[in-house]
Amino acid sequence: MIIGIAGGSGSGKTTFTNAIKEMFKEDVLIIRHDDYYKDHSNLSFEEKKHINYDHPDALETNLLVEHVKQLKDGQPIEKPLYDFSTHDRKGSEMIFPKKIIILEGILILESKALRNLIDIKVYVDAASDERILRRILRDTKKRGRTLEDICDQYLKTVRPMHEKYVEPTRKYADIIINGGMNKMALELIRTKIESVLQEEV
Ligand SMILES: Nc1ncnc2c1ncn2[C@@H]1O[C@H](COP(=O)(O)OP(=O)(O)O)[C@@H](O)[C@H]1O
Ligand SMILES: O=c1ccn([C@@H]2O[C@H](COP(=O)(O)O)[C@@H](O)[C@H]2O)c(=O)[nH]1
Repeated sequence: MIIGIAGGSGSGKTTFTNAIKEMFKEDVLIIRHDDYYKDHSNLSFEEKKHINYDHPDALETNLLVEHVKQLKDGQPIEKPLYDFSTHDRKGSEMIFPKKIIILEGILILESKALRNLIDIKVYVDAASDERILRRILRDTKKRGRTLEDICDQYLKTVRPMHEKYVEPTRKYADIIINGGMNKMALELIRTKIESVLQEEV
């Protein structure tokens, strides 16, 4: 079963995904769309800072679609790895299929080809002021960004692309949840995953 978890930057997608992983541990495979950002290692850091990372073209979604198909067919994939602090691809890792696969990312419901492979589509909703405040705290601590860069990027690309490409995908969601620390939503997903895992036994 493939679960897609979308929502704006800072909405709580990773928090929600990690909570599912914590429950099911090795039974669940997480694939983050972020790992499929295109490589820009030929550019300087200053040039890379100005790329629009919130446009669908910034991601190699075709490769993700192929990888999801392979995993569904029971085949392993060579998944790219991405380093946010340098905006670069950092090698790859071998990933083996699992019965429950979670795809997570701001634009995970944007591509029709990808949507067609997803069984449960979740959109994590959160107010834009909460999202930017969380992003500031996270990106200064974990992604090596300055406050000035975060504000500049938010106004130039993150907010307009959210309005144009991310927010409209909520219409495709089966479930829209209020934030990533949503215990009731977690319970619903837990029940569904448990039933799928039991089918196998
Ligand atoms: N409901 C919440 N209340 C407080 N902090 C939260 C909440 N949800 C997420 N966070 C924090 O906000 C930051 C962004 O959340 P994250 O799950 O990484 O969002 P996303 O993956 O959607 O960008 C993280 O540091 C996380 O710990
Ligand atoms: O090199 C990069 C790649 C992406 N970003 C930003 O990341 C977010 C998506 O990640 P979330 O965990 O959902 O916040 C996206 O809004 C991009 O702007 C980046 O800054 N640099």
